[in-house]
Amino acid sequence: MHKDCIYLDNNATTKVDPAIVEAMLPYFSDYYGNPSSMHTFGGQVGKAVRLAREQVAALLGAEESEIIFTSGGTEGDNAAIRAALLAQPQKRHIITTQVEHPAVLNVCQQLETQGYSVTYLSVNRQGQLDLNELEASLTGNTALVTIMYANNETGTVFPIEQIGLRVKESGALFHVDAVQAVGKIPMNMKTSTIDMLTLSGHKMHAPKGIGALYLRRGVRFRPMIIGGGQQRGRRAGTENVPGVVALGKAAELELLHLEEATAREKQLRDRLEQTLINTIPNCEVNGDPANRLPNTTNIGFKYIEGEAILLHLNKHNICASSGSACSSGSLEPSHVLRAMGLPYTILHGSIRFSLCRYTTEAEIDAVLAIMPDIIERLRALSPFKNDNVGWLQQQEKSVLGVGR
Ligand SMILES: Cc1ncc(COP(=O)(O)O)c(C=O)c1O
Repeated sequence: MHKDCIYLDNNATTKVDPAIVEAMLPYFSDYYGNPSSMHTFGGQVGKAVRLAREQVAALLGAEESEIIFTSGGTEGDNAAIRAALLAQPQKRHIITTQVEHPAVLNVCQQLETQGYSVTYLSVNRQGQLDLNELEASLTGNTALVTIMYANNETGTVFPIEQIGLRVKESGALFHVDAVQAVGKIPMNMKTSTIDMLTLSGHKMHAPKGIGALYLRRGVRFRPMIIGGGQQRGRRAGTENVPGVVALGKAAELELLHLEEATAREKQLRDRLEQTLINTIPNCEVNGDPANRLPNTTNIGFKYIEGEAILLHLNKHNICASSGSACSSGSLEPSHVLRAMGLPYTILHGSIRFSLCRYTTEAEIDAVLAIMPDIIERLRALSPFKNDNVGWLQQQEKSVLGVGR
């Protein structure tokens, strides 16, 4: 892909900010000491790690001692879930949702084979949870509730603090995968009900392979990775210093830009979304229009395949993504859209545009200029048109019957 592509796939990963590259570079070559070493050379590096911890803590409204550096979102989710269970061995029940990232869902599925019972809360057509279902599922045996802040595919934001109040009443621990929300929604752990929170650097203009886990002071924790006792024994292994420095700088920049960048992204996103919906027939927005990340839109274009749209966009150097389970190389419709009960015709034709602070008006104009033509051409070739509605309805019944 040419470096000048129009990149609207920022929920998948983001460009590393040049200021972040600059901040981390000296820690490969000039300051390469081990942050745990006694000598001054290592001490300078230790200082940089401490500064990064302060910067990440500031973004979350947390204390420095509550930040554990990890290798990213997947490790944060795994570590939080396992730590919560190890700390309460007598409790054997977990609550999560049907629309979590595989970094949570696959851990929960594995835990089911190890004697835990897991409740997967359902969502409605807009991707929202029913808090009564949550309340009814909480028992004295519930060790952990792990729920994402915002959905990576639709951008739907869950009412995390309302959920947290219910979780606290039950005595369970509350973990939140906030990989998509940090930097887009203001966070303040001092007034929050969250016990543990996962974030990932590469969703906020830091490099891939670095992240952090927030662990509320006083919450019992059993580390997943043990060894040299780094990070107060909570995550062993010499820190990825350039990555840690980058994450700190990224946190500083996110805090600095949060208000103005998210307002701008929302305005661009709304223009993209509204214009597409108003000019292209038979399409609709997937997700909760009222509670959504400011940078994300997921739109279902009926009667065509999302992958075909992406290939056409790709020819014009435009990057977006579809709801298929691409990581597994399959073209199965997304588990998130299926859980929302979307009809077959929308499930397969949904694509996601996700913006960032670098997205420009001109880039949105370029997408708007090309989309109606792409959709019209694909619909002209589509076998799934109005004359096939009976067949489609049958498919919808079978997909929804099996998939929910
Ligand atoms: C909601 C969510 N959780 C977890 C992850 C995993 O993060 P990482 O790629 O840093 O392991 C992602 C990444 O796509 C995500 O969107």
